[in-house]
Amino acid sequence: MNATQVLVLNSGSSSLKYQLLDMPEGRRLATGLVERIGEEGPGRLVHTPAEGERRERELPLPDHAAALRAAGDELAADGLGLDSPGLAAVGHRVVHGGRTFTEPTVVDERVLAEIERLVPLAPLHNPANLAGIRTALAINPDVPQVAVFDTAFHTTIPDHAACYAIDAEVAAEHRVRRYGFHGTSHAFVSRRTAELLGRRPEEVNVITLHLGNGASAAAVAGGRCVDTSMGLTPLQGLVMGTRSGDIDPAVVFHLSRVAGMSVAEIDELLNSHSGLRGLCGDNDMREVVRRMDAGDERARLAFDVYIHRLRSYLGAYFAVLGRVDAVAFTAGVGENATRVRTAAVAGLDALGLAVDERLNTAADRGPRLISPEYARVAVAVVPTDEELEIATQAFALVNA
Ligand SMILES: Nc1ncnc2c1ncn2[C@@H]1O[C@H](COP(=O)(O)OP(=O)(O)O)[C@@H](O)[C@H]1O
Ligand SMILES: CC(=O)OP(=O)(O)O
Ligand SMILES: [Mg+2]
Repeated sequence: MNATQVLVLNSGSSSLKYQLLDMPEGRRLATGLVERIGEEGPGRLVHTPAEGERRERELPLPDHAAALRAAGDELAADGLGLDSPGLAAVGHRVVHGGRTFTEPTVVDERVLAEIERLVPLAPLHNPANLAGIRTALAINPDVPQVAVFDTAFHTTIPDHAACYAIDAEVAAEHRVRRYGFHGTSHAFVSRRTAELLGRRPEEVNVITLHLGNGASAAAVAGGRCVDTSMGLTPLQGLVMGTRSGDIDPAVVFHLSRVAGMSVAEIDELLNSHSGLRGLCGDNDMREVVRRMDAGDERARLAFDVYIHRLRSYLGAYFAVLGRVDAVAFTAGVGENATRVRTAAVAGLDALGLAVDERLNTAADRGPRLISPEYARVAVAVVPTDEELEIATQAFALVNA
């Protein structure tokens, strides 16, 4: 039988999302989420097969290897194990590929070493991605492991947008520059947005707003990324669930000198206790909006700071692109938070932006326009699907 299945692994700092897809149709055979990896107390696994009951259990999860083995067991129970002859490839989301990896890549020793070398640039993400690859290889060394890099789509960003204005030698020696992340999503969504407009990707300029727990914006000109809001690490740019996004770098010196905080403590502050959570205590946009509507001032401020930053990037990318055909909202917040979309473009008629509230609040799920007929710039909601995109790229590579 022809191997047509691709298992996609998306390892986060404390979670593992996985999907088994049958290609090239992209039909989902099973999806799962393993949470609370390496944290105190038991971890949790939820496995949903395409046919049959969803299964949920608690289990010890000391590390990512344990999480992947547990996921493998669930798949095996459905006859879909990592050693199944139907498996054509395992596709891995790898967050940091530096400037080395511009395309999906079959993993070998050299690739593993390079991902390892990039660990200092993505300390939360790359070790988890490596653990996923190594464990999958240990379970089945014969199936190709394909790494799909968050940074790959951003390697087209020109130097004038990617270079920080710091000492050039220091920057070069330590590889300090803007890399950008969520590239698989920005690529997928910008292409789908062109489709929605009935045009080819080469013909359109799109601003994609990936607003999930992590959040980033990208300026995409004719299918090529020319700027993005994340930088050396996924900390820069927009206000996120728990990350600060842009701050004056002197905040770090100030906290070190005046508050006596260590680098590790400031790192933790900016990555985990900032953003919406830092401003109001909640990192979930649903909760922020609910509290704001109930008159909570801290939640109101958190929402307003989030929106102000988003609008600043939106305006900046109009200047970067010169001509904008569409703005696309995606990921958990972008796809669901109607209030965020309304506030993001409110009063921007001069830029050709407007939202039709009837379309904005309609219960549709698929890619759709939410701007009124007359608007010069299309505003769209385009659900992202990083797993499908990774499976598509991995399947194409192993069949090439
Ligand atoms: N109906 C909703 N309204 C507002 N925000 C939502 C809604 N549903 C999900 N979200 C937001 O989406 C976020 C998760 O987005 P997601 O893209 O899944 O993030 P990640 O991949 O980074 O985990 C949640 O933190 C939540 O704030
Ligand atoms: C790179 C990044 O921020 O990823 P996530 O949004 O999954 O945390
Ligand atoms: Mg995500």
